[in-house]
Amino acid sequence: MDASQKVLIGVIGGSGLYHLDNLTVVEQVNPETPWGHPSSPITIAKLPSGTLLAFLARHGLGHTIQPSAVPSRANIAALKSLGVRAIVAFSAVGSLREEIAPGDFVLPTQIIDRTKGVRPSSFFEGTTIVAHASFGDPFSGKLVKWLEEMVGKALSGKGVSLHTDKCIVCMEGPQFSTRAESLMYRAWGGDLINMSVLPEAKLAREAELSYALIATATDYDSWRPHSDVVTAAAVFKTLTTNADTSRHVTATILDDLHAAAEDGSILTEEAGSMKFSIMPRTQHRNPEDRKKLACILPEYFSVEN
Ligand SMILES: CSC[C@H]1O[C@H](OP(=O)(O)O)[C@H](O)[C@@H]1O
Ligand SMILES: Nc1ncnc2[nH]cnc12
Repeated sequence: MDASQKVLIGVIGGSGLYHLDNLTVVEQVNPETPWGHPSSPITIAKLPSGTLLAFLARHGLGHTIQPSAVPSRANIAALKSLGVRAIVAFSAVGSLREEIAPGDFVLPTQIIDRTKGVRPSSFFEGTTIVAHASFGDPFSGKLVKWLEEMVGKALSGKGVSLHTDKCIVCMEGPQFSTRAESLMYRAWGGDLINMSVLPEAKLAREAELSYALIATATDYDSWRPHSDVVTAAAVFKTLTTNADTSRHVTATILDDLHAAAEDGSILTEEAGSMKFSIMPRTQHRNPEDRKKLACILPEYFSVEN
């Protein structure tokens, strides 16, 4: 790989999306981070224009990793170690709203956490350094706005609707929700449900990376009184079409996204956001912990700082 070329954009593929189209593979890397190896080797590839990107399959290339066991810390740390600054993550989701039909694409702006505390969800966990990242707006506002326009354009004429400004519930799984839970999430204001956006989005924030989710609806979950509850078979029916549409979207937007990341127009919010999140008394304590955290936040934890 030409060292002058930067890999600024990372794409995380979810269920059904294990590769992208129209790419020339440059190399596959499997970096060991202080949090282990990523879910799968990361493909560094070139778009036809020569723009580089990094692609990672969240559940592994053979979909062997359960949602609760996805090594999200290693995934985010590995992408950051490659120079990635903005992540576009794809996810197959259930719809909690009639107007969001299977096959539709959605850009959520809020998350309700219904994971059960079994997923390591902070890079600071297990260290002596205490930090509290802001997460009130869990996705990168500028990146989401940018995607709203560009994904909207990419989908026009494709017969696929794009919904924006929605709230996604992240549940533990692997079983789907009960009808009662599904109704409760609607009453809470949830519009979508998946098992994967957390802790991924939290970790991207701690690593000061821009992060947005392109949610692809596969089913109506289990809230509709006169319909069958969601089954894996129902999800699989829509996964392939959604993955094809996702590949069309990435092929259409990634060059422009790289350019927007390079000129800084979508990256201004997260860079520097952890500076005042680290409790000052803990920051200088333990050299081993500092070394570990330097892998995601070199600005604050490298030896010179
Ligand atoms: C295959 S249905 C449940 C599974 O699908 C979603 O995965 P991903 O977000 O990686 O596309 C959902 O979050 C569950 O993990
Ligand atoms: N109904 C659902 N619940 C949780 N995760 C999902 N992924 C796709 N459909 C889902």
